[in-house]
Amino acid sequence: MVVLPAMPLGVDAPTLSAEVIGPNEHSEPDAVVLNSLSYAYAGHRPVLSDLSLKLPRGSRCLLIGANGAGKTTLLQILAGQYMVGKDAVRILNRPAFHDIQLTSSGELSYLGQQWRRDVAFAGYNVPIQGDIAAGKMIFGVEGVDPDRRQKLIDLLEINLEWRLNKVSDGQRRRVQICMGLLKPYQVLLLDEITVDLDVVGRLDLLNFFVEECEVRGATIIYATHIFDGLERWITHLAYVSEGRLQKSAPVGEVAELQSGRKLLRIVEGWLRAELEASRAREAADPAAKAVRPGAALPKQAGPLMHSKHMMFFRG
Ligand SMILES: Nc1ncnc2c1ncn2[C@@H]1O[C@H](COP(=O)(O)OP(=O)(O)OP(=O)(O)O)[C@@H](O)[C@H]1O
Repeated sequence: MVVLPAMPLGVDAPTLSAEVIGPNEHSEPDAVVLNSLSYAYAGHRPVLSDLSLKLPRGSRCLLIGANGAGKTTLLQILAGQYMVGKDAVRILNRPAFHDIQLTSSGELSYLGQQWRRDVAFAGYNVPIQGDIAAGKMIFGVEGVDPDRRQKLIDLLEINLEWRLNKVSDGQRRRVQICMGLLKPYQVLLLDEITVDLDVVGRLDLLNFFVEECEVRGATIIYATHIFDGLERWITHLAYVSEGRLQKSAPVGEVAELQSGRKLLRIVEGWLRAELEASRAREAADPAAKAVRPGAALPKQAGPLMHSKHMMFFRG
C-alpha cells in the first residue's frame, strides 16, 4: 500500500515523489522494543523503572522529559552503551548491548552528547577540534554511497574547504551531522543535535528525516527541548517523568495533540504539573527528595545497589 508522505516542514505541499512507506506498513518486527526496562547508575536509585515501548519501523518518536528525567540515559541504553538484559532492549529484534554488529555496521546510529564533542561514526569517536578540512573528514569514510554523500553535503550546505578548527559552531555541527548520517542507518537516536543549526538548516534536516523514514523505513528517536516545527513531524511520543514512561503512544492517540495547540504549550503544561506535584510531595514529606529517581543511595545501602547492571559501559 502506498501512503502519502507527511507534509514537509516549512513548505505548503508534499514534495516527495518516490513510493513511500509509513509506520506499520512493514511486515518486519518492531524496530525498537523495550520490555520492562529498569536501569540504575552505580550507587544511585533507579533512574528508569519498568519502561515498555514498541516503535514500528518508519516511526519518528519525540522523547520528552524535564532536565534529568533520563532521556540521555535511555538513548545511551538504546545505543547499546550500557549493559541491560538481552530482552529488555531489542533493536531490529536484536539485543542492543550484546549485538556489536548493530553499531559497527551503522544499522544503529547514535548522535549524542559524546558525539557533540567528537564525531561518532560506526562505533568510533574521532576528535573534531583539529585543523582538518571538512571534505577530508567526509570523504575519509569508506563504503559510502557517493549519491547519498553528495545529497547530505548539499542539504547541509557544507563547504568542503572549511577547516574544522576555524568554523562556527553551527558549521562544525553540520559536518558532524553529515558524518553521522553517511551510512544508511535503520535506527537513528538523536540527542539534541540541532541546537546550533539555523532555522532553515534545522527544517531541511527534519524534512530529510521524514524522507528517510517514509522511503527507507528508518526509525528515529529524537530527544529535544526545542519543539518548533515538530507538531507535524512526529508520529510517536514518549514522555519520561519520575523514572517512568508517563505517556508513550502514536500521536493520533494523544488527545492533547489533536487540539491544534502548539506542542510547546502542551509539553509546558505536562512539565509544570509534574513540577508542582513533586514540590507538593516534597513539602509534605521532605524525605521524598532522597528517593527521587536517580538520587544517590546512602553509602551503607550496598545491598540495594543493582551492581550487575552497571559494570559495563561501552563509550
Ligand atoms: N554517570 C552517572 N552517574 C550517576 N548518575 C547519573 C549519571 N549520568 C546521569 N546521571 C543522573 O541520571 C539522571 C538522568 O540523567 P540524563 O542525562 O539521562 O537526563 P536527561 O533527561 O537527558 O536530562 P537533560 O534534559 O538535562 O539532558 C539525572 O539525575 C543525572 O544526574
